[in-house]
Amino acid sequence: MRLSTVSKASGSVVGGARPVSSVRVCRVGTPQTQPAYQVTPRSIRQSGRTAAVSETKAKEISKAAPVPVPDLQAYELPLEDWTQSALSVCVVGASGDLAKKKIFPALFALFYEGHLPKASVGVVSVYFSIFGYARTKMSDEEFRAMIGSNLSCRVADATDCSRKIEEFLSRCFYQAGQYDALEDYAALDRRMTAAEERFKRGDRVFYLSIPPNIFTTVAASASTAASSKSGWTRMIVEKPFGRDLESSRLLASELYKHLAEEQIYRIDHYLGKELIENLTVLRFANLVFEPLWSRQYIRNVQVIFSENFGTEGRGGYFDQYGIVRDVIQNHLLQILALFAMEQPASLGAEDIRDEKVKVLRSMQVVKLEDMVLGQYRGRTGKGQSLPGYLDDATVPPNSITPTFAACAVFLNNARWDGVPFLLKAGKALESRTAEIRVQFRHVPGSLYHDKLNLAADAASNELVIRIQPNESIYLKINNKVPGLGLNVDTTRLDLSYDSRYQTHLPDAYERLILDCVNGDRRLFIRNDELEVAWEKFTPVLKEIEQRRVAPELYPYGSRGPVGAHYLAAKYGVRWGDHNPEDL
Ligand SMILES: NC(=O)C1=CN([C@@H]2O[C@H](COP(=O)(O)OP(=O)(O)OC[C@H]3O[C@@H](n4cnc5c(N)ncnc54)[C@H](OP(=O)(O)O)[C@@H]3O)[C@@H](O)[C@H]2O)C=CC1
Ligand SMILES: O=C1O[C@H](COP(=O)(O)O)[C@@H](O)[C@H](O)[C@H]1O
Repeated sequence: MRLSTVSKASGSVVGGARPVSSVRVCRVGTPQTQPAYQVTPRSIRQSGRTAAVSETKAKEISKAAPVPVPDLQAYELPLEDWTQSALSVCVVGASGDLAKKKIFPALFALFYEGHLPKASVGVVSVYFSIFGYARTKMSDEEFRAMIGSNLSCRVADATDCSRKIEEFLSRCFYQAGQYDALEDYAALDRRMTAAEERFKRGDRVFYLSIPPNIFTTVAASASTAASSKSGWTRMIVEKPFGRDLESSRLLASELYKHLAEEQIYRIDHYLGKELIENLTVLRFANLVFEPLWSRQYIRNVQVIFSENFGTEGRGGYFDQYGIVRDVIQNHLLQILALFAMEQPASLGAEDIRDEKVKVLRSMQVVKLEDMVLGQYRGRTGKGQSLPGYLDDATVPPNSITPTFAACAVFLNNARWDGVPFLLKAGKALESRTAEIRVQFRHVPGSLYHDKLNLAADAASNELVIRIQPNESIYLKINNKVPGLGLNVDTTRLDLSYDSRYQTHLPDAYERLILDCVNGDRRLFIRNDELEVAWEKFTPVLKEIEQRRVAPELYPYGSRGPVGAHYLAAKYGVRWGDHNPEDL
């Protein structure tokens, strides 16, 4: 068995590859019993900084109940001792859309696949617990009914499936509470402590699935009143991480009052997608790709996100952010960073994130003249009526928030100098897709130019990494058409996941929650990555707002504004996703 070293301050795995499921890395605080219950602000216990939640409030709940106070010194725990540790996952904002749609189903899938800790210690047979926390009043039973309606099993064994669902739901509990009320978190803490009581330690994950305006309130209150006293406490924070450089810095400094960086897991769920996980494998484990991965052979790179539906009820949130903040500055930029980075020294989280930061730092600040903005309008026809963005009741009338954006960005480094990276994202377009397209240079002095009967661009190789749907990787090549004579056409070397792997692909949230439990921070955003990402986009976002740049309207279900074609043409590029063969 391999044991990784663990940072004392944080519980994060240091310098090792991602722990595989059979290798658990644990930290243990040896509990020392203390007579009076004492709520010490998290900041004082962990980092010596001042807590925002007052000492008076902390004292109020100090009276609640006696609990052990930990010695936070960490040490490694052998695999067999995992039976001595309980895991509690608390989803704050449990009544919300993301929690119901993604987080609880992901937790169930992890349980179903045997990734949540499970063993017998005396009479206790299951030692993970899931807690929901939100203001909505619900009993445990109502909560179970709410999440149960969204659960399904991958393996079509109906009996096993309903048994597993029941087993999972029996470990789910709900605590109603206000987001700023320490006494409500103290009540949650008591329930968590009760679930952990037969174990030497209890580790806790808080998943903050809440609107951004209450992130810091929740981080403060939860860490003050409901941090683990005997194990680690980690918080998964959902985007948006601010709306520009200043607000992102403010958010970080507020979080640091209560949490160490190592406890903060900033989630970008695109990093948990299978094909994104595979990007570094494709590049660094195959000799055929890495030597071509530069300006010498690559003409341009396109990172494309499109959805065939509009804001549909999320307009209230969306209108304050727009597509650049919602998708481009995070999901697409993260993909770009992984795509373009140099080979990291190891697969360790810090080495990978160091390389991503270097790429982002080498990126030129995005310019307004290299950006196209659009907003979808309603469309009627073919017996249906599709609403425009402004028809969404949650969107302010006359909003000019872009629902589509495309931009060209450049990296000032030796590998990528002069290569346009085109990023494009839009809602209410003709299809739902996310992909990376790598267009290679033309074959010099092509012998077969006449036989192909195609323009040089159309005949050049293109590598497509389709993130979703129908996950696949294909390389467009020129090939002799079988038979007599010499005809050449363009075809594909095709790795379609559906036909190659008869396995269900895990949802991104599953992978990321499991990584957080395992203390693997590789797929989470480090604060300096976030800062530099905002540095590159904040000036243009401010300019758009100050100048009130009007978006170009495009019909719901179309390919987006025509301006995107002109932007690509400015750099001699054609969007690869507009080729009918590729749809
Ligand atoms: N939904 C999605 O597909 C995605 C969401 N995200 C991010 O995840 C987080 C959660 O998203 P989502 O579930 O859609 O959010 P919701 O708007 O559904 O909010 C989650 C819960 O927070 C509480 N809440 C809502 N508004 C307020 C408010 N103004 N003040 C206090 N509490 C409030 C509600 O619970 P109660 O009233 O019971 O307290 C609600 O059920 C957000 O940060 C979002 O940006 C990220 C990617 C995708
Ligand atoms: O983060 C977000 O992502 C979703 C798209 O996620 P996907 O995994 O379904 O592709 C997007 O709809 C949403 O606007 C955005 O906030």
